Amino acid sequence: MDGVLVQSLDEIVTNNLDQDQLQQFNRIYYGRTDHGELKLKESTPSACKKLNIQIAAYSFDADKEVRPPKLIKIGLIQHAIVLPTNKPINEQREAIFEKVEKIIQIAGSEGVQILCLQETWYMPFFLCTREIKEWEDFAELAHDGPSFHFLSKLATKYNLVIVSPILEKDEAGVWWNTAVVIDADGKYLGKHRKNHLPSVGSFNETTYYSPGNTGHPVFATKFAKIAVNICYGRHHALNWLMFAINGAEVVFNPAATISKFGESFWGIEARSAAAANGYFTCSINRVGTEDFITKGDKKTVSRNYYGSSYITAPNGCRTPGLSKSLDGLLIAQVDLNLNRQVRDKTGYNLTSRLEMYAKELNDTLSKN
Ligand SMILES: NC(=O)NCCC(=O)O
Repeated sequence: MDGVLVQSLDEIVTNNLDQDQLQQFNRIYYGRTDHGELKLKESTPSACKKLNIQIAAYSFDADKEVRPPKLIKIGLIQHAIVLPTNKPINEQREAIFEKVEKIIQIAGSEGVQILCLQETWYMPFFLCTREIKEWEDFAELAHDGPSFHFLSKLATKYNLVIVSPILEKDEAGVWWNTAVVIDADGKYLGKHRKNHLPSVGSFNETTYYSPGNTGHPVFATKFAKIAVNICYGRHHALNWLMFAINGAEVVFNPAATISKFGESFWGIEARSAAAANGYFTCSINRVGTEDFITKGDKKTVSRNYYGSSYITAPNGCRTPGLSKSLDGLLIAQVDLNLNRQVRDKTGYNLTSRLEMYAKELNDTLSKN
């Protein structure tokens, strides 16, 4: 296992501080003064317990203003794979579908309106094996693959926008790491292909696909304008910036990341992106251990993911993270008016001096 701590920092803090200390901790560390826990339906905790899923729900309020509140409910799902990675691909995918459907059902019954799943959510993150052939049945068309059809039905049933990060295989047979956006009527709204690909340590994604060619799209869904910054893209400040420039109100960061790669800054990057860009960010990481035996040299490759999914508001306030090891559903009711209120207060937009950076970037690039 990569992580030494099995409990999350939040669990440790909550279990060891008294009420007063915890309040101070939340105020100073998370900036949590004006929002709290969101009430769930009476049946939800027991439904989650039955499925061994952690559930947590919070609200981020904005100041009262002339405009009515723009309340939306966001949901994030983190989950482990279900079957061993040497089982037939169809069976692996179906087992994950079955589990995730039950969690989506709970999200739907809680009135979640925009839901995001983790990076390549319906498969083990096999990219560490460097093998391709063995796994190709996990690759699918963005608007006509098994995961699209599965989620489209659920989107319609629950009036739910779903962000579905997949392994895409386009019509020409080329692979991409893609997030598909399905609107609340179940229709395909568009896709974003991962811009920045890791080629470091055991993350060898350039073996499989090219950097994305879709730029920084923002999707006007039924409930909000959203964008997706896929995993490794969170290390790139300009990636976050472009989604803000293009008008995103909420940016999702579906990930598959391990402790060795920077658990210490998992809680910082998306949080500071929210504060710097004046939008909500939503970070989702998978959980559990995934073991692979490579077909060629029969090497064992093992990965452990630390979960810790969380949501940050544009003023930098964030929720506690979900567990490091359990499947979980994190819900936040957010008032999108907070984006504009924070931007008005900070003046970051007015003082951004983008033209200065555009010129300096152009000058630098033209010299290389
Ligand atoms: N999936 C992915 O991009 N992982 C790279 C490691 C990281 O950036 O956390």
